[in-house]
Amino acid sequence: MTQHTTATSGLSVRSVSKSFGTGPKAVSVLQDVDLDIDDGEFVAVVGPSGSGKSTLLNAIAGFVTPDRGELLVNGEPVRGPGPSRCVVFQEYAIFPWLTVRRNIDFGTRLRAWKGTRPERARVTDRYLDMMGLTEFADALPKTLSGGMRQRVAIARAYAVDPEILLMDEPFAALDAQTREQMQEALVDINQRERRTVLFVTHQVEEAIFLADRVVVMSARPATVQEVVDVPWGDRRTHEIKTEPEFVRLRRHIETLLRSRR
Ligand SMILES: Nc1ncnc2c1ncn2[C@@H]1O[C@H](COP(=O)(O)OP(=O)(O)OP(=O)(O)O)[C@@H](O)[C@H]1O
Repeated sequence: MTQHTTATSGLSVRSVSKSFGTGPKAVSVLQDVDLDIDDGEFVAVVGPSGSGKSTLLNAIAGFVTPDRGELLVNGEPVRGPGPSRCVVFQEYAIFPWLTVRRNIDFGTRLRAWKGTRPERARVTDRYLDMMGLTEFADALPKTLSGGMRQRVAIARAYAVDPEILLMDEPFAALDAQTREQMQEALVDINQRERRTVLFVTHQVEEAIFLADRVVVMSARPATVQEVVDVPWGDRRTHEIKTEPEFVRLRRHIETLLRSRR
C-alpha cells in the first residue's frame, strides 16, 4: 500500500470515533477511523449499509462532531461547516428558484478569490461548458432531468473551489445509463480541475472507476478495513471495467464487504 500522509495538506482523519444516543441505547458508529487523503487525490468510501459512511462524511463536513479524534483539512482542525469543504448530496440540493447559471454563479461567490462580476461570469461559463449545461443556462431546475440537476450541483460545488469536495452517493437516484454518463462527466471535470474528493458510494464498480484509492469500511462500528490502490491513473473509460485487473479488484472488495468484519 502506498504511504499517504501529511498533516499539513489534504485531509487527515485521526482516530475518529462517534456514537449516537446515550446509555444502553447508544449506537457506536465510527471507531478509531484513520484516513489520510492527499491534496488532489480522489478517494471513494464503500462499506456495508448503515456502517457509518455518511457519518464519516458528515463529520468531515462539520455537520457531526466526533466524540474523540481529530479531523484536519490542510492542517487546520475542523470545527464546523465552512467553505473549505463542499458537499454534493444524493438529493438534488440546488436552489429551485434560481436558473442553472445563477446556481453556479452562487458557487463562484463563495470562492476565496472573489473576482469582478465579469470574471465570475467567465468562471460560471467555464463550468456550464465543462458539465454540458451551456444550453440549459437559463432553465430552472424543475425543467431538468435528475441527471442534469446533479450536473448543476457538481458544477456549483467545483465553482466554490473548496479544498475538499465531499460527495455522498450523488448518483444513487439515477438510472444506470445516466449514472454512467455522470461518472464520465465527473472524471472529466476532475481531470481538468483536480480537487481533493471523498466520494461515498454503494457501488464497488463506481468506486473503482472513479477513485485513486478505495477505502473499505467494516460493519458498524466502522473502522477502515482495507485501503485498495487503483492503478489506472487518468485512463478512465468504461472499457476498463472489463479488464482482468478491474474485475479482480471488484471481486476482492466485494469479498471484503461480504465478510462483514
Ligand atoms: N443523527 C443521528 N442520530 C442517531 N443515529 C444516527 C444519526 N445519524 C446516523 N445514525 C445512525 O448511524 C448509523 C450509520 O449511519 P450512516 O448513515 O452513517 O451509514 P451509511 O453507511 O452511510 O449507511 P447507508 O449505506 O445505508 O447509506 C445508522 O445506524 C444510523 O441510523
